[in-house]
Order: sequence, then C-alpha cells, then structure tokens
Amino acid sequence: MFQSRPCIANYRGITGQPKRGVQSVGKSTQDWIQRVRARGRQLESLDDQSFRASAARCRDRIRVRDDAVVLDNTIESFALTGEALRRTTGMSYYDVQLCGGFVLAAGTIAEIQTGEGKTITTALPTVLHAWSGRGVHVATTNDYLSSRDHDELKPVYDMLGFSVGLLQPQGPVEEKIEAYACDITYGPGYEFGFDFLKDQLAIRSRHQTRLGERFLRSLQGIDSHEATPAQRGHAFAIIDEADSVLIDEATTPLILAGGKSSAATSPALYQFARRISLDLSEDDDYIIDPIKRTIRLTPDGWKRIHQRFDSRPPGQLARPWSQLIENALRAERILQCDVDYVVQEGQVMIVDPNTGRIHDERKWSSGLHQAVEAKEQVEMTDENETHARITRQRYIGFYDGVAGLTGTASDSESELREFYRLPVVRIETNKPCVRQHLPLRCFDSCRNKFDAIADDAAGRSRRGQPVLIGTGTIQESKLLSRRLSEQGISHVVLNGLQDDEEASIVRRAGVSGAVTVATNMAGRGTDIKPDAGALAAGGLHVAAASMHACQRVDRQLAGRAARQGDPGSCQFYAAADDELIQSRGPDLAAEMIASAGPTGECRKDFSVALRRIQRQAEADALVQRQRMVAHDDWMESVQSSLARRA
Ligand SMILES: Nc1ncnc2c1ncn2[C@@H]1O[C@H](COP(=O)(O)OP(=O)(O)OP(=O)(O)O)[C@@H](O)[C@H]1O
Repeated sequence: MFQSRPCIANYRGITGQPKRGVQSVGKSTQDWIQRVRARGRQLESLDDQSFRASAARCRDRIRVRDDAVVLDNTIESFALTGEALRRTTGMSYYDVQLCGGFVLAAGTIAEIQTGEGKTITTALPTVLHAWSGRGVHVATTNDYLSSRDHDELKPVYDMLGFSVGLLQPQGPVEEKIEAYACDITYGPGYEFGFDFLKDQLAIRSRHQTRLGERFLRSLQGIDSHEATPAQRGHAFAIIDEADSVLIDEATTPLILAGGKSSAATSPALYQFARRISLDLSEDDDYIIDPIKRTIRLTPDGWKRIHQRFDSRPPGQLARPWSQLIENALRAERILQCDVDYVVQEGQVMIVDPNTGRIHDERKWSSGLHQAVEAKEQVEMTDENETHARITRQRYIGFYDGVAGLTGTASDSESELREFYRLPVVRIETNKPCVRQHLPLRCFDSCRNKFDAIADDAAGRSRRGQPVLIGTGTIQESKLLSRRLSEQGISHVVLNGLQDDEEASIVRRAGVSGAVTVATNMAGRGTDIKPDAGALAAGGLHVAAASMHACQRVDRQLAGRAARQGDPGSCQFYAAADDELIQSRGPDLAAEMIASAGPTGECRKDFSVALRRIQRQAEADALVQRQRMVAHDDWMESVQSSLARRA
C-alpha cells in the first residue's frame, strides 16, 4: 500500500525485504553482539563526563539525514545505550534484546515474547534514530504504558543528552509543541494520529486567514499557537504493542469531531424515538445480527415507525427517521452498560473492547451516542460535526521509517506486511518460558463458571500464590468481585472505575496470595512482578474468565504469568452463555450445557471449536479493516481528482 516508504529492512542481512512468513534472527548476529559488548566494556571504564562526551561525538557523526549513516553507527549507538542503561538502572541488555534492537532499527516488527523486556529494548532503536535530530515517536497502546515507559527510560535518554517529551492526551497545544520539539516523544498511538489531524486543520485555517491579518496578529502576539502545527515531521516511529495499535485499533478510523453538527436533532426527538423503539418487537419489526451487532428494520417495522411518526412529530428531522429508530434499538438491545460503555458523573463513556479502557473523549457518531444518553436518562450532549478523519493505516504511511514490537505478531504477519509493508521477525527468549497451561474448563452457565473461578482463586491464594483473574468486561469484573466478596476472599479490582492508582494495583498484584480482578486493562503491557513468596508458591496464576474474540488478546493475558523464565500458570474458562459462544457458536453452547460437569472438565475438541469461533471473529474484523482501507483509498482518489480539476 505504501510503496513510497524507503525500506531499510535490508540491512546487512539481519533481515530481508518484506517477504512472506515470519523470519527468525540467526547466528549472523553473534558477531555484532560481540562488537557491541567489546565497545561497551571500553565505555564502562569512562567517568560520567567522558561518557557524555562520547555520546556527544556520536550525535555529531550521525546528525545527518541518511539512513545508511545512521545504521553504520549502530554498534557505537547500542554500546552507548547499553552503558547508559547500566549506569542508570543497573540492568544490562541480554543478547536477545540486542538482536531485537537490531531488527527494530532496520524497520521491522520484532516478535518478542511477553515479559522479555520490550520496554528497555525500545531504547536501542529509539536512540539510534534520535541521533539524527529529526525526532522519534514512540507510540504504545495507552497513556498508562506511554507514561510508564517514558518515566522508566528518561534517565537513560538524559544521560545520552536527549530531550524527551510525553504527550498528555488532549493536552494544550503549547505542551504538544514542546513534546514534539524533543528528540524523543512518547504517547499513545491514537494521540499521534489525532495531533496529525489537528495539525491539518491548523494548516487549513492558516491558509484561510489573510496574510495581512496573520501578520497583524503575530505582531500583537495573539494566538501565536493558533495555527502552528505541533508535529514537526514523521521521521521514525517505534510502536510498542504493535498488533494492538496497528491492527486492533485500526478497525475504525480516527475521527476528529467538535462543534454542533448540522444533523443534530432536538433531545425530545431522541426520547420519542426511544419510546417508539420500546414498542417494537424483535423478528416482526426488526432483526438483530448478533455477530455484526447491527439492527435492521423489517418492512412491517418500517411501516409502523412511520405511522407513529406521522401522528406526533416532536421536532424537525435532520437525519432519516428510520436511523433514529435504529439507533434507539441499538442502544436498547445491543449496547450494554458496563460492557460497551459506563455511566459516570452523568456522562456516557465508551469502553474500548480491546484494552478495557474508558474513554471520556470518545463518542459514537451519527446520533448513536445521543440514543444511548436517552436510554440512560442522562443529560443529552450535542451531536458533533466531523472535522477530519484518517485511518491508522494511512497515518503510519507518512513515516519514513517504522518499527514495532509485540509478543503476538506472527498471527498477523500477512496483514502487517500487506497494509504496512512491515516484515515480522521472531526473537528468541532469553530463558525458556516455563508457563504451565492448564486445560480449559467449560461450564453450563456463567454463574457456575464464576463459582469455580472464585473457589480456585481462594485455594491458590491460601497457598500463597497470587492470582490475576482477567475478565472480558467491566460487568464480568463486578460479578466476579461480588462472588469473591461473598466467599470472603479479599481482592482488588482494576476496571477503570476504582479510585486506586493503576500502577499501585499492578504493583500489589504480584504479592504472595494477592487476588486481583482486572479487565483487559491489565491484559497487555502490564508487568506484574511476583515476590519471593509468590515464586515459591508457583508464581503468578492467570485465570481468564472468558475468551476474547481475538486470540492475540488471550495470549497477551496469559503472558502476564511466567515472565523472564519465572514459574507461572494460566487457565481459560468458558460458559455456554458467554457472549462470544452465544453469538457465534450456539451448537457448542448446547453441547456445553449437555456435557458440563461440576469441575468444568471438558472434551478436548471444545478448545478446537472455540479457536474456530475466534478465527471466524478475527476474519470478520480483517474484512472490516480491508473494507475501511479500500473506502479510504477511494475517498483519497476522489479528493485528489477533484483537487486536480479545481
Ligand atoms: N536485561 C534485563 N535485565 C534485568 N531485568 C530485565 C531485563 N529486561 C527486562 N527486564 C525486566 O523484565 C520485566 C519485563 O519487562 P517488560 O515489561 O519490558 O516486558 P515486555 O516484553 O514489555 O512484556 P509485555 O509483552 O507483557 O509488555 C521487567 O520487570 C523488566 O525490568
């Protein structure tokens, strides 16, 4: 798709051109590692002042815009980064981390298993590309991780003489400009995209302001940042949790909206639509597609809603009446509180299904958000006007170089190659992973499943083993928490609703005997360190309360246990009334009910059937992304042909 991006992945045989299949790093890297280590030993003997002077010399050599020169200084740069890491944190890079750094520097996706130390590995390519002075963007999947990684690595960058910025989501433009002016900028992936859109609007508004007016305003010092783009270019991006940022989040475009839309309708009309929708009946008047999560009116339903509308229209229509009704039905019948959204302080806030995070800045479009507000009887907000939109796939294409890391890339190898021209390279683990995967347990109902999870957690906790119970939704986390409380099991909940700080909950989750119930907020990127008592009791145990529609998300959750060669275990649970099974595998649900026993022991083919369901869901999501990208390409070509004609 992005033929224009120069591919620097062909560096010294470490990686090849983006070819099919997952590559592995071979023995050819050993020589490099020895050279980095030898240079590192020389640097180790320097005092801080001489060490900083070596870093400054490296900067002077590389401060050019030529990829070849940047890459020719890899050994020096990696040795400097390794030494800065040792001096500031006491850690030394493992050989496999240096390998990971090499393939990342060359512009690939490195598949580095969970818990292998991706955070510090990111510093290697970041520093190498930051020497050029063109700015490196380090993106991750949420603001907790970007702030954590920024704080952890800032001393390393400081020692090497780099400035580092952190993007505060929705922060003021002055702060954004400052953060982007730094050599290295950390932030959530979506924030970089939104800032790009805001910059485009700023540039557009500058073109629309007359030159004389602009000059006068600048003389008066008014709104000096009003039309100043925050980003200063797109030289190199390093994306942590790359499959989350580039695939899961990339199913919908980034949309910048604000102001009142011309299609906004009076609040009374949303309420009226809701009342009518409550009188309609499924199958006769509307049909629900549980897989696509859509609603379609039948001809009878269509007739009925128009009869009702003719009788008493409470306001002027700015969008089709049927759409208002479909939105009301979707809000009522499909979107669930504590699953798809939460209501906090009188506001409807969307929950990200992949990360479990609550986003107060996001809104559903085309009147759906208002339909949910009408359902929840909260104050109605205005529908917003769309100002700008971009797909992640297109935004990433603006970077001259891109690299990414994740523990779960190989499943998405073809998509990463097709949409982003990024090959996947698998890096070995430092120590063998000894995670124990316990057999799937299946139940006839969620109620029995929750009881079994609570019993198991209680037993493990008593033996001193910490347990992380991963839930698919906030609702599930609340139900499990209630069940644990009923059994007198002390536990902590992490689902975005609690007041406790996320970082401190994660810190306590590895204490011997601790029980933590968490949504996907803790399922990716979090580093739960088991203490000595916990390790002696078998390390962290992960109980996955239900399976996600995407297997990568499940693998990430399991990856919270048994990191860095530590002991640990995981077990998945399923129930016939789990939403994924209900919507996509009714036959499997029936078999589960028929064969479920009290211990949850189940037939081996149930795991295979569940994996098949996940594969179907993943294929559907891929089709959605392919359609979105094709539509985006089409819009782009229409716009450029209109621009050519104008
Ligand atoms: N070279 C090293 N020496 C000592 N400890 C290390 C080293 N590399 C990583 N670690 C430790 O390993 C733990 C896991 O690191 P980190 O969270 O970066 O892993 P990760 O690969 O990002 O995991 P995930 O895929 O779950 O995000 C951290 O506690 C980190 O301090």
